[in-house]
Amino acid sequence: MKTAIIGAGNMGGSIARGLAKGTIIPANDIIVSNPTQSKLDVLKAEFPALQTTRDNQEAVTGAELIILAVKPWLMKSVVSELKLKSKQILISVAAGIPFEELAHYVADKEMTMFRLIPNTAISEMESMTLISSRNASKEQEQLLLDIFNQMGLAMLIPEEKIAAATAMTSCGIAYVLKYIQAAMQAGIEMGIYPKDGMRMIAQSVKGAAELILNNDTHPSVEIDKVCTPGGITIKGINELEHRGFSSAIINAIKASK
Ligand SMILES: NC(=O)C1=CN([C@@H]2O[C@H](COP(=O)(O)OP(=O)(O)OC[C@H]3O[C@@H](n4cnc5c(N)ncnc54)[C@H](O)[C@@H]3O)[C@@H](O)[C@H]2O)C=CC1
Ligand SMILES: O=C(O)[C@@H]1CCC=N1
Repeated sequence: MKTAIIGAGNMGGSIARGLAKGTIIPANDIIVSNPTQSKLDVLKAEFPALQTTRDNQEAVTGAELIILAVKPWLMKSVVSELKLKSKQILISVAAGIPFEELAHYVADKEMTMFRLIPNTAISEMESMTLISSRNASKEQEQLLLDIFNQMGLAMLIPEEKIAAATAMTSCGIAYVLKYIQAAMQAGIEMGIYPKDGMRMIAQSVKGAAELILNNDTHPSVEIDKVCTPGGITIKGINELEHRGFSSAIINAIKASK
């Protein structure tokens, strides 16, 4: 299934890497387009079977799936310049651009479109990927779920929920990284070398996530298991609450919506 990726930046490049590592679309069916050659050269060096071009139209001609991974403010000019066929499937990664707006940029307003919001862990095949569809069949929705479930966890959600879910997951990965950074700072003050601390905290975060994902449990249940009555963890938990930790996270996610 020929797949074009327009834009080889953080997202487009990561999606290209994830797709090339996956089994659903062979690497030689993927063509990536970007105005600067250097990003394409890096991709090509990693995955020699990938095709690359600096010409967006060359990339989309004959492609069944077209993944648009340019900045939101470039979407209008990039999409409007493409000569698209009705049967092609357009997949926009741009945060904050609704289907209604995307439809203005294409000739066939009824063409099948998806909005796709991964996070940067897609390069590690560990993305949380949100998918919304417009004029798509059940088979097309399943195809997208199958492709992106290979790169982590993919979920189909209605478009009206995508902004909130983007703030929680795609922006949210940055908040989790911020926690890792802060915990490292605490460790450094207490004499733990940053590199050691980084691995310690990253594994702890991964472990917390695995507890939730593997056991379908709830954070409260898992926190309760850690907090020995009269022990040391509850002192930290109470300090977090005194300092407004939950409130800060809630406000950060709402601010990103
Ligand atoms: N960075 C992230 O974590 C996420 C980004 N997104 C969305 O992904 C899109 C891309 O964001 P990033 O990858 O972060 O930006 P980026 O700046 O890293 O990548 C954009 C790429 O598009 C290329 N480009 C510029 N003009 C072009 C043109 N006319 N034709 C083809 N390519 C062109 C640039 O050279 C660059 O390589 C945005 O719309 C953003 O909202 C969505 C979810 C997460
Ligand atoms: O910050 C942004 O606008 C992009 C979209 C979601 C994550 N990064």
